[in-house]
Parts: sequence; structure tokens; C-alpha cells
Amino acid sequence: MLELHKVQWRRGGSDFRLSVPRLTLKPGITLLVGRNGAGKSSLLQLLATAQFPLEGEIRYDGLTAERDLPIIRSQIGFVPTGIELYEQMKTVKLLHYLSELKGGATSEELDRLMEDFHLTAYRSSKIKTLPQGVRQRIALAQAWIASPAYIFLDEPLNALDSLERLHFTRFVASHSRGRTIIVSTHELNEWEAWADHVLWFDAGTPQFHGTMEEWIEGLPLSVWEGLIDADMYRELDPARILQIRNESNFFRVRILGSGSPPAPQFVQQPITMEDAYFIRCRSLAQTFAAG
Ligand SMILES: Nc1ncnc2c1ncn2[C@@H]1O[C@H](COP(=O)(O)OP(=O)(O)OP(=O)(O)O)[C@@H](O)[C@H]1O
Repeated sequence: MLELHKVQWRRGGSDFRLSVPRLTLKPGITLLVGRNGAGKSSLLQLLATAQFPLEGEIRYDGLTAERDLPIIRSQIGFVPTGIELYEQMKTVKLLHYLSELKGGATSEELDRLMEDFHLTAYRSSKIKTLPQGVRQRIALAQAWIASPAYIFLDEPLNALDSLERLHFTRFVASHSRGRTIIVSTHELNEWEAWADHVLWFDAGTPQFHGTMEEWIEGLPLSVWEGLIDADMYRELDPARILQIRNESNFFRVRILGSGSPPAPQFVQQPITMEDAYFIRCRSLAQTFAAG
């Protein structure tokens, strides 16, 4: 469990400030969502002890970086965006090297990790010769070395193909028991089946933290889907459209609406995580506009 208390941080060379009055992140998968520049990567850097709060405190199951930094770091797996790997090393050598830095995993464990991340075919390839998606899988695999208690993943699905994305999200889900895993992502629906909690950040501060059920509950708008013709489509407010599919000269449209159908052919839909994100962002923007 991670506990943040009155955490304040400022990024040098920018106006960005991060402020977290109080936050408890429990074991399981927490999705960290928010628009570009909201502060998701900054928060992960603080949690991973790559940066330190200017004020306040982060507790890792009671331990603090001030007193227990080496122990805390030995329990962290971190994949930042744009991670740089040692280009000249072979995959297996790099994993062994990182494993030695982290206190050691056996050769069998590293072989298993390479199997889990579909890296066995690349074990003797130099990193610099590998496609981007395979490099990303190496970056993800290294986070699991020595079975850490806290795993921080910054947009981990980047560069992975569709099959690998599905494989990886399932892998994370089946290895989340007893671990606190924080995943920064813009792909809410891909994590929908596996996540336990959502943390929504905006302007450097949490706007929502709760369970998946709470994330889609009590929203001010609902979601509707209908098959409409081109004339009706032109009349729709573009800001309310969530999805459009072309179906033989008609449009199947998913839109935001109020409690009653926007037109008779619309049917109310269950709200997805991504729908809830759009609705919450809209409400926040309207609050700012009104205030
Ligand atoms: N290296 C840097 N130097 C200066 N400012 C930076 C740097 N990295 C990020 N920032 C700024 O810090 C703020 C927070 O950025 P951060 O990367 O934490 O947001 P984010 O929510 O992860 O965004 P994204 O979804 O685009 O990855 C932004 O205003 C950004 O412009």
C-alpha cells in the first residue's frame, strides 16, 4: 500500500506543480488517467523515487524514502516512457545485468520472464537491432525482475501490437495479487476488464480516486446508440458524439445524452470506462467555465 500525505512538487524549468493532499493506493491495478500534461508521468516518477517531493511524504507500507530508500527501491519495478536500454547488449545479457543490480533473479526466473514476454526468440539479439515493440517488451519484462511489490507503468501499451497488448494486460492482471500496480494510460477500455481502481489526475492534482464501479456511477450524462441517416447525423452536436460507424448508407452513432432518448431510434447503453472519462472531463470543463 502507498500513502501520500500533503505531497507538493514542482518541475524545474516549467510552471507545472503537483499537489496531492492525501491519497492511499491499495494493492491491485490502479489506472492513472488524465489529459496530456495532467501530471501522470510526474506522479509515477515521484512514486518510483526518480524524483522526491519538495514537501510532504510518500509511505511504502510504512517505509519512507528518507529512511529506507534502498529497501524501497529494491521493491519497485518502473517502466517510464521513452526508457533507454543498453543498445549494444543482447537481451539475455541486459536482463541478467539488471537482475544483478536489483539483487538477483535466477537464470530460470529470467528464462521464464523471457517466455512470459515472448522474448525467447530474441534472447541473443542485440537491443539495437530489435523492433520498437520488442524493446518495449524488454522494458516491461525488466520491471518484473525480482518480483517487486510496487510496479509503475507509464503508458505500457505504447508500440505493442494488438495481440501483445491483450497478452500484456492479461499478464498484468494475473500478476497483480498482493502488488500495488499503477498504470498510466490513455487506453481505458483495454484495461476495463482488469483494473481495480481509477485515479484521475488533472492540472497536477487528483480529481477522482475510487473503484471501477464508482468511476461509472452517478454521472450527469448517459450514453445512447442509434442507427440514423445522413440528415439526422448532420443535426447532432459534434461535441456529444463518442463513436461513429458506417453501416450501408446509415451511421451507427454512440452519443452522450440526458435521461431520455435523443430520438426514438436511440437505445440507452451501459457506460464504459472511456465514456465515463469523457463525461467527467466535460463536467470539469463546464465547472471551470462557470466558475
Ligand atoms: N522534461 C521536462 N521539462 C520541462 N517540463 C516538462 C518535462 N516533462 C514534463 N514537463 C511538463 O510537466 C507537466 C506535467 O507533465 P507530465 O509528463 O507529468 O504529464 P502527463 O499527464 O504524463 O502527460 P502525457 O499524457 O502527455 O504523457 C506538463 O506541463 C509538461 O509540459
